[in-house]
Amino acid sequence: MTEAQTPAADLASLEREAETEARTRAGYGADALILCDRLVRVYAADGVEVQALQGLDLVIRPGELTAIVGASGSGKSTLLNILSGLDRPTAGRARVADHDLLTMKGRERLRYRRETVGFIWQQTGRNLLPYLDARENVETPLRLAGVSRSQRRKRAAELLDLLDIGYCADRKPNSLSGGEQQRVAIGVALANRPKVVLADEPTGELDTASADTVFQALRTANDELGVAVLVVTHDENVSGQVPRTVQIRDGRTSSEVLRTAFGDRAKAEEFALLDRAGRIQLPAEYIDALELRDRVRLGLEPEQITVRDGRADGAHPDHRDDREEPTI
Ligand SMILES: Nc1ncnc2c1ncn2[C@@H]1O[C@H](COP(=O)(O)OP(=O)(O)OP(=O)(O)O)[C@@H](O)[C@H]1O
Repeated sequence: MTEAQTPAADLASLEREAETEARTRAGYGADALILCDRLVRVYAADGVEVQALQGLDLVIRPGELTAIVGASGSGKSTLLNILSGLDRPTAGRARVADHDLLTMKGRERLRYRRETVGFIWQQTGRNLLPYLDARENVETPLRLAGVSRSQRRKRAAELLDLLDIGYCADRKPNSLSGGEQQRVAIGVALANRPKVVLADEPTGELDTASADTVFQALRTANDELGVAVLVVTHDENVSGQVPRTVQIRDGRTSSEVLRTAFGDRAKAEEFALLDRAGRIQLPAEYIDALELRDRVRLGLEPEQITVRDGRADGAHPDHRDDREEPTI
């Protein structure tokens, strides 16, 4: 049927659906500090397109401490680069505090990067100016923001003490250990009182003991200053110590683990993420276990939805009755 032939009643119902959709989208993540809504980032290099983010949804609330994990190439750094204001999304929505990361330009982008977010790279050498000592490094973003000399000194001293590296104040990066450099980098990131600190594998180059001090420093920043922390990590020790770990798979958030207790009495539960279009990603091991392919049968039961092999009459050649069906 052409558009001209569409009955008025159908048009009215389409309009109603569009209105509902618009309302839902407007309400989505209303209380979020970070909101990614169907975020897409496509890189085009040498005529080849790479879809690094493929409609990623993510909501982070003020003061949350969250780890982002995922296989190499799943899109973690792409997400962090967008949230830090270094890169721009191709489509979708990305908002941090009151900044729209798609439309943000020039001056606003600069102010955003100075005042709203702090960033820590994996490579220790990338975070600090080598010719300045630790205190001067922490003072640098304050100087750029026009803070007076006495206030800069005070803030830098407070932050170095908070992060347990007051003793490093007069030392240049080349006389600091990797862990100390990363803690100074956290001080630099916190200097202008950002709303969120983003860290891309901050412990990736460190031994376990140093990695632990760096993670503790991030946790202190989160606890004492209330700043939200989003940390990309491959380090299970780090992801096991945060209340929320979000897994990215193929450019989308696919599952998350929520932890309510740590240490000996650790309590964690893993959830698959249901996006607003109703999509979920089944874990690869579930798909492999039942050799699911192409089509599946869904069944709605009083308290669960079942997913079954969808081939032919449902009787997979290797089907064994004792195999468990994944339930979503
Ligand atoms: N500048 C770029 N140009 C082209 N492709 C890119 C660019 N940056 C990233 N990609 C591609 O986008 C995808 C996601 O990359 P990204 O670096 O975000 O993954 P990641 O999860 O951080 O990986 P890793 O854990 O290895 O750091 C990959 O396929 C990568 O090759």
